[in-house]
Amino acid sequence: MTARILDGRATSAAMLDRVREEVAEFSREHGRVPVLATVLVGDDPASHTYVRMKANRCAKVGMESRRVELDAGISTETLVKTIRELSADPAVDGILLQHPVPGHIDERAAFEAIDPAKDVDGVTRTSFARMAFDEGGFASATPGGIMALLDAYEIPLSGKHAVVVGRSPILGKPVGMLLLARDATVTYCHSRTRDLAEHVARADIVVAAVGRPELIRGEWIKPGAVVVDAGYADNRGDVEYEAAAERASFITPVPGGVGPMTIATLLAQTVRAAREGTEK
Ligand SMILES: NC(=O)C1=CN([C@@H]2O[C@H](COP(=O)(O)OP(=O)(O)OC[C@H]3O[C@@H](n4cnc5c(N)ncnc54)[C@H](OP(=O)(O)O)[C@@H]3O)[C@@H](O)[C@H]2O)C=CC1
Ligand SMILES: Nc1nc(=O)c2c([nH]1)NC[C@@H]1CN(c3ccc(C(=O)N[C@@H](CCC(=O)O)C(=O)O)cc3)C=[N+]21
Repeated sequence: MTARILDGRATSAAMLDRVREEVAEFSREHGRVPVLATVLVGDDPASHTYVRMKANRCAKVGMESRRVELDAGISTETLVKTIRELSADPAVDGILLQHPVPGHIDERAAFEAIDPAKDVDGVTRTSFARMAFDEGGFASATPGGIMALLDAYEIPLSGKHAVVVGRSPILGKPVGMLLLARDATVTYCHSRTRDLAEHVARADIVVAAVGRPELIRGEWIKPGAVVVDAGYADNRGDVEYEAAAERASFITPVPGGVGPMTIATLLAQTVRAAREGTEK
C-alpha cells in the first residue's frame, strides 16, 4: 500500500481563499483590515523565517501585520509590558508570540499577557480551558490546523485510537484534547514513555510532535494508519517518511503538511478575532 498524501499546501490554500474573502468583507464593513502583531525575541534564524512567512501570508490575504522584534537580553517584565500594550491597543486584533523565547524569560508569563480575545495562536490558559471544555475559544494554531487537515480528508476519528507523541502546552497536549473531543481514544507519549514503538504500533492515528527527525520508524506504523507529522527540525519531520508511507493509509509530508495549515489557522482566527472584537 502507498499512503495518500494529506496535502497541507492545497488544503491551506483553500482555507486562505476563504480568509481573503472574509478580510475583504471585514474591510468593507469597518474601513480597515484585520491586524496581526507578531512578537519575536532574539535572533534565532529559524524563528525569523517562521515569523516572516506568517507576515507574508498576511499580506497575501490582504491583512496587515505588525512586527515587533526584541533583543534576546530583555527581561520577562519588559516582554510582558510590551505584550500588554499590544493587548490594550485597539488597532491590534491578534497577537502571536513566537515560541521558544530565550531561556531566562518566563514564557508562560509572557503568553498570559496576551488578551484571550486576541489570542489567535491559542497559547493562553484561557484558550486552553475553553478548548478543553468545548467552549469555542481559539485553538492552538498547529493543533487546530491538524484537525482542519484531518477534516478536509474526512478522516473518521470517533472510536479510533490516536497516539500523540509529545505533550508540549501548545502542540502535543492540545492536539490530544481536540482528538478526545472528537471521541478518539487518546494515548500520550513523551520523553519518559517506555516502549514508544509498541504504543505507536497500536495507533489508528499517529500524531508526531517531538522535533527529532525520524524518531518514529516506518516499521512501527500499523498498516492503514493515518500519520500526521508536526515535527519540524532542520526542515525534517519526526517520522521516517518513505517507510511510513508504505504502510499508512494517509500521511502528511514535511514540508507541505502541517506547517502551512498552522499559518492558515492563525490567519483564519485573526479575522475571527477582528470580527468578534468589533461586535462589542
Ligand atoms: N509545523 C508547525 O506548525 C509547528 C511545528 N512545531 C514543531 O513540532 C515539534 C515539537 O514542538 P514543541 O511541542 O513546541 O516542542 P517541545 O520541545 O516543547 O516538546 C517536545 C515534546 O516531545 C517529547 N519528547 C522528547 N523526546 C522524546 C522522545 N525521545 N520520545 C518521545 N517523546 C519525546 C517531550 O517530552 P517531555 O514532555 O517529557 O519533555 C515533549 O513533550 C518541533 O519540531 C517544532 O518545530 C511546533 C509548532 C508548530
Ligand atoms: N507561538 C508559536 N506558534 C507557532 O505556531 C509556532 C511557534 N510559536 N514557534 C515555531 C513553530 C514552527 N511553526 C511553523 C509554522 C509553519 C511552518 C511552515 O509553513 N513550513 C512549511 C515550509 C516552509 C519552508 O521551510 O520553506 C511547510 O511545512 O511546508 C513551519 C513551522 C510554527 N510555530
